[in-house]
Amino acid sequence: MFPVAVKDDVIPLGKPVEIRMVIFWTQYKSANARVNRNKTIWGTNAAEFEPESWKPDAAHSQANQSLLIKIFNQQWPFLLPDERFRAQFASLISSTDLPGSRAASALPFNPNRTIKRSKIVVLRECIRALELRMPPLFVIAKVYYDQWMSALHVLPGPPSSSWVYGNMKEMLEADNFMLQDKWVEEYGSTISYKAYFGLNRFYTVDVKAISHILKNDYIYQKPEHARYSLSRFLGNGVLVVEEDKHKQQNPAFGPAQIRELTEIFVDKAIELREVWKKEVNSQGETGHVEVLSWLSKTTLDVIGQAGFNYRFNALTNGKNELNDAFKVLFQSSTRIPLIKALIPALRVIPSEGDTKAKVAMTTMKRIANELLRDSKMGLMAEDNNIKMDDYSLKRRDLLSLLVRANTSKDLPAHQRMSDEDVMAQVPTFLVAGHETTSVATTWALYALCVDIQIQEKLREELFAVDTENPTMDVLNSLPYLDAVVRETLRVHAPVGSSIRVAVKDDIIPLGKPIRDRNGNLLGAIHVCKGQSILIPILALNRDKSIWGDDAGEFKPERWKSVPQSVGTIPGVWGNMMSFLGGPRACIGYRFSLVEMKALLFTLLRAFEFELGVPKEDIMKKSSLVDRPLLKSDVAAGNQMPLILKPVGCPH
Ligand code: HEM
Repeated sequence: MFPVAVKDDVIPLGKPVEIRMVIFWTQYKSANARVNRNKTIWGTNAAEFEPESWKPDAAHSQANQSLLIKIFNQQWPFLLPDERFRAQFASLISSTDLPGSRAASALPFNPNRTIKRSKIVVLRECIRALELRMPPLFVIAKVYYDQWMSALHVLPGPPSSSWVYGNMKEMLEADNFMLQDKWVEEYGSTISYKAYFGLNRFYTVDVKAISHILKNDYIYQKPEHARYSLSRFLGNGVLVVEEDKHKQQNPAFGPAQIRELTEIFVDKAIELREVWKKEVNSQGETGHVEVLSWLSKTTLDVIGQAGFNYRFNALTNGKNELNDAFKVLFQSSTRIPLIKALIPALRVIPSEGDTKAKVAMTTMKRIANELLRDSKMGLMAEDNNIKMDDYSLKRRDLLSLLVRANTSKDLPAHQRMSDEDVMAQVPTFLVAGHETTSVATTWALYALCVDIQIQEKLREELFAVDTENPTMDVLNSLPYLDAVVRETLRVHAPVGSSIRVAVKDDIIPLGKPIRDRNGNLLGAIHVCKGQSILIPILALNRDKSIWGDDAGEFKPERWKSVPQSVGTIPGVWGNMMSFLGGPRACIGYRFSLVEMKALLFTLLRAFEFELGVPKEDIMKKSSLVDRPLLKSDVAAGNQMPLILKPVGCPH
């Protein structure tokens, strides 16, 4: 057996020729033998074992040396007097890693690069010189050099429409991720497009590649600028921490815990039903209701109570200290200028609203502290069978589960979270578990309005249940409700995409090999440290090659028998990407599935729903979560106007 390096590495050996022999021998025998023996890359003797061919090409070195001297004398004369640079320069000239060696051409697996090798070496040395003389310029130059050298540079993809925005502007303006779908149709399953300032971004709907990225969460992490924006108010919550800290925090909310919370979901759904009944009654036989904002209030109340035993009372009076603080912090974090998020050095400059945010943060911390204290006291009272007025209920909220798990005697001290980290889960649950579920339920109602037959079929199933307070098991036993929820989360996934950045060089394997711009067949993509990657959620959920030609349509019936190919999608739930997959998948998916079912169960049994505006007027806009907007009134903000008509449930 011969070892294969799965990451770039440096093998420290004494004699250079031995190194080359080792490298060649391992590559020669490796699983990638087809690439390693490709005659276009390695020459006609590719299949022969010839360590000698790894020697530097003297003619090339000579040409390179004179080119370097010329460039530095003419364009960079100020660099040569530097003692350290002279040493580097001398070592470069005598280096064995010069054009002509097999190693230089082999790394990017791109034969056409070899033509430009002299220029590349010169460029690389210019950058190295910058590192010595002008460190900030070096950082920028290095980023662009890495981009230019990266395999992504030659991947197919759309042309950039602006140097500053790349393809980002058109992506943000496009409706519902349609642009990415179009790119995949035009350029193939694995492409590269331009993000801000001409930087490449990797995009693939290749399930093998996505699975590799999601599994390797220590290599593919959330971008620093996104974590910075979120951590301003989430602190060290599970959403923003990485590596071992994340492992330490990751709580598992299993079916047993969610079963206990179902009562809260149903109670809140009934409360919303009553609010809507009043609103409709005040208008006549039918009533116009903007359902998105009401569902958002409902899910806020739910996450408050089920998440950390806190009453927001958003459905009844709307004013609440924690909610106000949270809104200020959320706004201040989403309004951080991009340039400040991208360049850490600029973060010391105060931003508009910083003072307000500081006050809000103090409020948030105080309330989180009180909630944690209450939770600890409640658990203590429960353990000692003490009945106290405030703590007479069994603690079943997510925060208390976390506190209980964290204080368990079986947990070694070094694995325990600090109080501060536990408190950070309060805003984390708010961010992650509030709007996601309300938006998903809104899209479910929309889909049921677009196809009235589906709505009627679902209502028929729900009418057959003889209680208005179903348990989790009753809700989960309703097959058509389950199919409608699945189909909603597939077609209208609230989070349409996510982003990761490689923190190390890596090789991403492809299930479907692709041809790069130079016509080479690639079975894997070499990504460099710092490379950002867009994770497609919606695109994989409605990929025609996986789901069939009707992938874009809302058809709950498809869940009776889905194609076998959907089993390849690396999602944590339902063979779809809506809750992502791998170690960084959503921890609240069971929570939101039952919450959505409780809401649809209660609301469909009470009302018939109809769109309040023509279907064509409704569009989707992404800002973390994909919310509905009216094309005719974008300025009015997110909304979903529906017409509600009360119906009588037989039970
Ligand atoms: C329909 C509802 C929901 C959807 C579609 C959804 C979707 C997602 C997605 C796509 C991610 C991964 C984000 C990324 O890495 O970029 C995520 C993470 C997360 N979700 Fe959810 N979520 C939902 C509901 C909830 C609920 C109700 C909770 C809490 C009670 C929750 C808690 C979390 C947390 C804590 C994370 C971070 C996990 C980590 O980074 O390890 N989510 N969710």
